[in-house]
Amino acid sequence: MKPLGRLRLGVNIDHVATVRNARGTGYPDPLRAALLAEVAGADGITAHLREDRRHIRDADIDALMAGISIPLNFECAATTEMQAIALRHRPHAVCLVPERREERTTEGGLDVAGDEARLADHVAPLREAGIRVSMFIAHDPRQIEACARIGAPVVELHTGHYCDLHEEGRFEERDAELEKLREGAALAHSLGIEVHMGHGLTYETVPPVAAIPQVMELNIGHFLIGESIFRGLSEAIEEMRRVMDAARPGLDG
Ligand SMILES: CC(=O)[C@@H](O)[C@H](O)COP(=O)(O)O
Ligand SMILES: NCC(=O)COP(=O)(O)O
Repeated sequence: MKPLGRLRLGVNIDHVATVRNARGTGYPDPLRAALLAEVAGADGITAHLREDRRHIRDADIDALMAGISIPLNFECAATTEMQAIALRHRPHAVCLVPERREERTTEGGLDVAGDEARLADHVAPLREAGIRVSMFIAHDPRQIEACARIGAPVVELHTGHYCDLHEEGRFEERDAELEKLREGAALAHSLGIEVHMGHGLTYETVPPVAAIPQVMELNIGHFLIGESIFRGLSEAIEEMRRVMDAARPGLDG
């Protein structure tokens, strides 16, 4: 199968806010990073307003909505508070993610199959407001099928475990995990769902994921913000764009 189209890059600027908040200063500014990302070739900006506001804060979402001209993918938990914020701002997309207060980062995907009725009710007003709703899930077929049943137009498959296995040098297990991601992408696409992927991706782990033909968008943050310490944010993003394009043959441009 040929790739379905040009792969979009969503740049997640959460960890600019992590650095800012570590010192309680007003800098570095996530909006400034987003504007730079836009010029460097990002197709969208992703920001995760965690319930504990450990990085992105409400004022950052206000500033991003007012300041950027590429789509904002607003990541949040499926709570009443976050739904109200999303409905007030009406970003291009909302990506619903699981959250546990004590986790270091997003562990696992949203349990759509186990919370189907509530999530269907949660998603409906967002969709009615014209927001593209995405569910951040594991590649589990049960979860993908549940997303189809509740009418989610997009899933973002969690690549964190695949990336961890790569970093730990457990290559056979990594390749098995990659195969599950491939199968998940094919299943979601066959059910009419647009497929995104993200979490923990790096220059090394992106190529096989970018080569999955059904994948339309990657959301990448932590690695790019880290890499920007060494080569600057613009160059870090431009290099990611090159890596993605090189792994996506068969397109005219
Ligand atoms: C859902 C997800 O993967 C992102 O929100 C991203 O990883 C943000 O970083 P933290 O998980 O550190 O909040
Ligand atoms: N949804 C995943 C995301 O936005 C980026 O995750 P990471 O690259 O910061 O781990």
